[in-house]
Amino acid sequence: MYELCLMCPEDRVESVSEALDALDALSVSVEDADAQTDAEQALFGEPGMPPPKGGWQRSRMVALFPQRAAAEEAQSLLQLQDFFEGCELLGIREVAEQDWVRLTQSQFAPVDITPDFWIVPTWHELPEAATRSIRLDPGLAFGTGTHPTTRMCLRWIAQRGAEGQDLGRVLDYGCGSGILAIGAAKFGAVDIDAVDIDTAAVESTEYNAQANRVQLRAGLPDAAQGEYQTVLANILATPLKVLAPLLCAHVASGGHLVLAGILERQTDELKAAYAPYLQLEVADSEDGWVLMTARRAADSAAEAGR
Ligand SMILES: C[S@@+](CC[C@H](N)C(=O)[O-])C[C@H]1O[C@@H](n2cnc3c(N)ncnc32)[C@H](O)[C@@H]1O
Repeated sequence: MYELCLMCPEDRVESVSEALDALDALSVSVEDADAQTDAEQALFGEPGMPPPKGGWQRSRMVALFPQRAAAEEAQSLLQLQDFFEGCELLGIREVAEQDWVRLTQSQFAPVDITPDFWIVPTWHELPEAATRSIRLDPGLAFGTGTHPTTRMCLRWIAQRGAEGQDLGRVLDYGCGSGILAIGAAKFGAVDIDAVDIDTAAVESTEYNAQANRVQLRAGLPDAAQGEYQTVLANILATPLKVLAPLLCAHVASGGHLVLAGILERQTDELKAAYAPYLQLEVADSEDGWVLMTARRAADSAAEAGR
């Protein structure tokens, strides 16, 4: 395999990327050329919305080709194009043959959520300390347990479990890999709905639930019906604000709402969006992300009937 490396200004990334695709590149990756420096730019895209920008101010692009001749041809053809003005060729280099499966696997180690609750890829032995675990491999859907937002939700679930609190009926809204729904099942929940707008996530949740031998219903968002004692939603701030009335309507009397995918600087806007329905508070934080939770006041009539 051979890598053709380029540097492109932001407004050229899309055209160059499309051209590389048309020139039969096996893959094209785009990274911030200023990553790990003071000039690094964070680009956060919200699901269902166009990305905030097509690329970084200075984007480093790498296209993979099966043969050197193909990489050289792409290099020559690109230089002749009008849209290549302002771009720079960094060269072609051979990529050493590797055991890619092993390399990918080596990047996913077991993750501890609490000292005894772990997320463990299937190719790893269970750590001795893991008295409770989720077996999960990286796949198409988000949620391997390495992201702070997922970890905080799982910690919240584990803490309720450790306190002997019943999670009751659970809704995992934006389930991705199903990791939160499966986590809830591992802490005793038996009536669980896991929904997502992405059908690949729904399939992934079903697969992972089976692999972990837990029962849940996975489906598209319409499958969420009625009230739940625990509503978990790890999405992102903008969709969470849009979803405020819908998510709050699903929270039962005395039930909990747990939201993640929110940056520290977004807490006030989230509080304001949810204020007509529930009072959100910051319950946890990690790496600039916060977990926000709210509890619906218990309706005494509903409680007595339970
Ligand atoms: C950050 S991932 C979270 C996955 C997993 N729950 C976790 O905690 O790791 C967000 C998921 O929400 C889904 N999503 C985004 N917008 C949504 C919406 N409006 N309704 C339902 N799901 C949505 C995405 O498809 C994605 O799978």
